[in-house]
Amino acid sequence: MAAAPTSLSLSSPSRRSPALFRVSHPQSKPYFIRSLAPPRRPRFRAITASMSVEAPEKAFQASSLDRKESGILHFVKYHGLGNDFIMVDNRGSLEPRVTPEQAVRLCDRNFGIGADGVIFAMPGVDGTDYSMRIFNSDGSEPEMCGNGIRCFARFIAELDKLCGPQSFTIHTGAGLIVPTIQNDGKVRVDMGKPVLRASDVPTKLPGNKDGAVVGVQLVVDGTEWIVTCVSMGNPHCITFSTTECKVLQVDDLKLADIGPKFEHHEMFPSRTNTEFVQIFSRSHVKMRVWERGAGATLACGTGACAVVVAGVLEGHVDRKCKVDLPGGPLEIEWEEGDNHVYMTGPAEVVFYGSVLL
Ligand SMILES: N[C@@H](CCC[C@H](N)C(=O)O)C(=O)O
Repeated sequence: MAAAPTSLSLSSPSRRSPALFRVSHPQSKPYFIRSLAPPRRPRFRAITASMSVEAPEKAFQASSLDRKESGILHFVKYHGLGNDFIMVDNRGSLEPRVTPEQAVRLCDRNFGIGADGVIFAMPGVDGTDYSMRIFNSDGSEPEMCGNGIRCFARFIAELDKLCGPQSFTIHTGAGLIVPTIQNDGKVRVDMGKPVLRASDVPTKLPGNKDGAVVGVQLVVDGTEWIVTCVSMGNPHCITFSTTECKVLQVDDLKLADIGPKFEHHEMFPSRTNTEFVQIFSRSHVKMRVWERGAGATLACGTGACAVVVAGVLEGHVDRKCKVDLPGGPLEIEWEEGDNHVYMTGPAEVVFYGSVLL
């Protein structure tokens, strides 16, 4: 069903307290959103959800908010090609403000805000500008998130009121990651070096090429898949073909059936993300992803990077390649000189909000 147009009715917020608005959605309880932006710069142009925004009701007094303030989480929902995240300003502490159990509830698409994960913007460590942590929608904590780090860069720029091109050093579970906001608003990310040694991915599949698992057979659900395993900080299993089918037709896959069987396969001791890839040319592929801890998502940044690395190792694609995902394309480049993978793509605000934890 097409989204109903967002209607805005905003009163002038006072200078002392941030703007607070009641959000009604036909299928959920009302909740309140507030602008994190300066009062004179409303950010609601970016609201795309099917909901209406009304001026605060008289019945809702600031004092009632204050009493509950300790249990309120302010957030900004972002997405990168439809891979969506609840972004939390956690710059005051290295302890996440949300528990994994709360993250599961917040990510629920029926009973919560709805997202693929919750991302925390934290103080930097070891000389970095910031640290990023993330909980998947099942409450597990991955090492890295490619779409998430593009959202992270835009979120930080918003919090710090930075305009124009910006670069940040971010400490993640996958080490140092450097996103750069470009003039066009897209974010180019230095995703670092891919990890290929089987035991480091990790996978129990035996390495067949300098310790890496490249184009080996893996039986899943009775089919012999040809897989390559790559870690971009988090584990990925990439498949372009089966022994029966040389070029996958990814639209035909029953992702919800086959995805979990890869994710929980005994060959992946830390579970795995899985990318199913259809090759169009040496510089253009299309993928669908089943994410560890989040299921089928519209995009996966680390996955797209892993796909290009795997495609180069298997000899299917060049080092610079466009990857189409259900939510849109990402530009990926695996540079020969520094062995780093670079990812370029968008990151957008969806809405601002507050919830009771
Ligand atoms: N969507 C992300 C990856 C998020 C983490 C993943 N689910 C995992 O558990 O490794 C991306 O854009 O990279």
